[in-house]
Amino acid sequence: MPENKTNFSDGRVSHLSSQVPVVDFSIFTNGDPSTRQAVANSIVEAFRTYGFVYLINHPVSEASISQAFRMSKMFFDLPLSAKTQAPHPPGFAVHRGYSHPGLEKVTDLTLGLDSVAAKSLAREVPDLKESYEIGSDNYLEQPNVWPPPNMYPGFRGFMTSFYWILAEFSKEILKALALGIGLEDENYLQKFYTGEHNQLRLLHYPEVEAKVLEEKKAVRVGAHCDWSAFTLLFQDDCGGLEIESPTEPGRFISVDPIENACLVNIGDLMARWSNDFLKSTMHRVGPPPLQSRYIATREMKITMARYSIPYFVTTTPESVIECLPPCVDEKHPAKYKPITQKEQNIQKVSMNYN
Ligand SMILES: O=C(O)CCC(=O)C(=O)O
Ligand SMILES: [Fe+2]
Repeated sequence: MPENKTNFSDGRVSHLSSQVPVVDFSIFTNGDPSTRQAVANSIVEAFRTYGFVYLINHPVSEASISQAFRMSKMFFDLPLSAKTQAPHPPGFAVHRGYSHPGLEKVTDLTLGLDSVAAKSLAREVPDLKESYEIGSDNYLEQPNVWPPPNMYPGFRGFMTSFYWILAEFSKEILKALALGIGLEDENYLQKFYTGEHNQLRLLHYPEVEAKVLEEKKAVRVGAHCDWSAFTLLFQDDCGGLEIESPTEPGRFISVDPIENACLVNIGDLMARWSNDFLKSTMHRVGPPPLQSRYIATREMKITMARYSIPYFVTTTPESVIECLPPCVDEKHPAKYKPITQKEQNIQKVSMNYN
């Protein structure tokens, strides 16, 4: 963490390197009811303006974050013939296992859900990434696809425990959301949540000639909104994440990585649930802004590899997502019909795969 920071009693930390508000989550975890309410308000305010907040001093230990990045790198360092022994099943019904570069294309759904043009347009510029998706072993409709144990000992055990560490942390964030939205019962949102339906994603953006990203021949991840309730994101120090500006639609602003911090963003499910009180913001991954993240050879400039770990948090599939009472009044009538999480998921996920 940079030295140059100021702490406020509502958890906010002024931070010079990022426009996205930084909130000290330990003040929520350990605070009395009025302090917890103040921190929850700060988090929700950030979600209303930016759709994103950086949480520092959260309960996920530095050791487990480092271990997750180490193990992710070791997985992606395996030869392709090994990684494809844990393949993502064809189609979009099951979203687990290894996807090689170019297989998944994240799509800007604002182009229109059923638009064939949107689907083909989105595929003209490929995503330069490979990914590995993990869920709960108890979610039988989405069976995990683990690498053979002798190929990568310890991977399954660690990733399973990391999944559940993040699932527990997410419960605390649900409490903060409930308080910040104005629900009287801080456990209200948790009634729709077991932790079994989240998704842990390991992402690797390989080194690539800088020109490819700069001339937009390919992107690391194209502009999109997440379909989750919210997403936790851990990133290495490469940089390149950009979010749509809250004041100038269509312009993207860079979000600098903060070591060990957890970036949290609202997804489409929570935006809908909150009647758009909270914002699901478009984001993408482009070229890193810092010149130190490039390697210059005699022939070309290369963008260094990037690793990130998003964790998509969602409710149980049968949860009925109906605009939450504090988010609906005369001035803000409900914009959305009730929908189950499962129905919403099917709509969204069918856009991302061929
Ligand atoms: O790699 C990142 O930092 C962002 C990834 C992302 O937005 C996603 O997987 O939904
Ligand atoms: Fe995303």
